[in-house]
Formats: sequence, structure tokens, C-alpha cells
Amino acid sequence: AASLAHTGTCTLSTATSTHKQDCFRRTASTMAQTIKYLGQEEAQHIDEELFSEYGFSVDQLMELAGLSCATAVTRAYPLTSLVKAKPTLLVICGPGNNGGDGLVCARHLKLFGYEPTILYPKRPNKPLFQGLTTQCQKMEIPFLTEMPEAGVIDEAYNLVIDAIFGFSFKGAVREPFGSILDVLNKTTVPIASIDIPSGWDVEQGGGTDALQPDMLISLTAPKKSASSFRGRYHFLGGRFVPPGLERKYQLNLPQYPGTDCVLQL
Ligand SMILES: NC(=O)C1=CN([C@@H]2O[C@H](COP(=O)(O)OP(=O)(O)OC[C@H]3O[C@@H](n4cnc5c(N)ncnc54)[C@H](O)[C@@H]3O)[C@@H](O)[C@H]2O)[C@@H](O)CC1
Ligand SMILES: [K+]
Repeated sequence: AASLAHTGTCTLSTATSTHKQDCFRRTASTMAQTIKYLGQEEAQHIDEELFSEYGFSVDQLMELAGLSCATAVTRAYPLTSLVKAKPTLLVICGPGNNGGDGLVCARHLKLFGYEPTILYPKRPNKPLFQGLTTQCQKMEIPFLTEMPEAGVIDEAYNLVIDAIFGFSFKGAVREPFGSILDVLNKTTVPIASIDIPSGWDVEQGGGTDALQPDMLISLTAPKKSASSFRGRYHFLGGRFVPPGLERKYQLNLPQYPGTDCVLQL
């Protein structure tokens, strides 16, 4: 077979079927390109283009992003796998759109049979976030007034959903989120981070004392810091990228199975 070595799908009539299969596998793996990991500015440009060039609105994409996150959580932590008597979750929402994804995610998880509780300490004075907050309240999702201690979180919740910071995070963490991240570092329940593990540099990742989530749900495409993720579950969500945008940024997104809105990487 060595004398038949070549690249491309084998059409030689003299080749054995094993040789033809090998050639086919080699060709398929050369064609399957790896998914792109985005830098911070690139992620922000894609975001802006989705709204300007492609005509989407923020609440539309946030709904799809949050639904992806809730769906990914059901895959990694199905109701039947939870160890506590009740399917409780703590969703911590930050001051930007990552926090908005968290609110949408909490609402869908409630519809999926989980019992989320939300901590939302810094609420932007904008109709989008006010509406999302009202929707969660009407879904009878309780809101905490302060961050519980680590021991209380470990006792009360099966999982923490980290929707504090996304791809616009920069610099040293400001309060109240510094103290919140300190508490999260002391908890032992799994953490599922939306888009970026909060406190991590979007490109460089986290330092030695950084959050180590069990799950990461990358939205649109993973960010560069995702290459340092060491948790058990890495999912891709946000199945809304138009082909022109995917080509322009050479995202090389893998194909989502069937009608699924998430894909395990
Ligand atoms: N383009 C996309 O693909 C989509 C992105 N979405 C979400 O939007 C996120 C990005 O949202 P935003 O651009 O609003 O930004 P973020 O949610 O990442 O955070 C920005 C907020 O955090 C604050 N902040 C930044 N650095 C801080 C620090 N060091 N200490 C304390 N506060 C700090 C800012 O003042 C601002 O209020 C993504 O990560 C993703 O979760 C989705 O909602 C919709 C689709
Ligand atoms: K996050």
C-alpha cells in the first residue's frame, strides 16, 4: 500500500478497500478545520456587526444565547443527576449583557424544571434589563439581596451559574464583584460559566487563584482564554451566526447536530 501513498480520496482501481478507507479518513480530517478562538476586540467587532450590518437586536440574540446556556446545563447536569433534594441553582448576574444572558438562562431553567435563585447586585437602568428582571420575578424566581457565604452555597445549591462578566471584562475586578468572586473561589459546588469564566482575562485566561469552573458555555465562538479551560464540559451555543459573518472572521464553526442549539466541544 505504501507505493499507493497520496493525498485525496482514493479512486485507484488497484487499491485495497482498507487503503481506500484510510485515504477517505485522511481527506476528511484535512478538510475539518479547527474552530477559531477569538480575541477580545474580534469578539466585540462580531457583536457590533451582528447588530449593525446583520440587523439583529440585542434582546433577540440574548434570548438565543440564554436558551443555549440553559439547554447546555440540562445536558451536563440533568435533573436526575442532581445530588440535593431539590433541583436548586444559584445564578449570579453581572452588570452587562453577560448578566442578561444569565437572566434569560434562569428563566428557561425554571421552565425546564430547575429551581433557580438569582443574585443581581448591579442592575442597569435600561428597559431591556428591567424587562428581563420582571420576567424572572413573574416566573416566581427568588432574588437574593446579598451574596451568601460559601458554606451556605455548598449546602443549598447543586450548581452556580456564573453570568458575571463576558467578553468586555477588563482590568482589576471592582466591587461588589471582587468579594463575590472571592466567595465563589471557596465554594465546592460545580460552577458553570457563561462565555468566559468571570475574572479571567478574555485572552490570557485566569491566574493561579482564578475561578475554575466545571463547565464553560462559549457563545458564538470560544474566546482565546477558553484554551486554558480545564473543567469537564465545554459547550458551544449561540446558533445564530449568518454565513457571511462566519466567512469574514473564518470562524470554522462545527456543525450543530440537527436542530440543537448547543454542541459539546
Ligand atoms: N455577540 C454575541 O455573540 C452575544 C453576546 N452576548 C453576551 O454579551 C456578553 C458581552 O456583554 P457586554 O459587552 O455587555 O459586557 P460584559 O457583560 O462582559 O461586561 C460589561 C460590564 O462589566 C463591567 N466591567 C468590566 N470590567 C469590569 C471590572 N474589571 N470590574 C467590574 N466591572 C467590570 C462593565 O462596566 C460593564 O457593565 C458576552 O460575553 C455574551 O455573554 C449575548 O447576550 C448576545 C450575543
Ligand atoms: K461569565
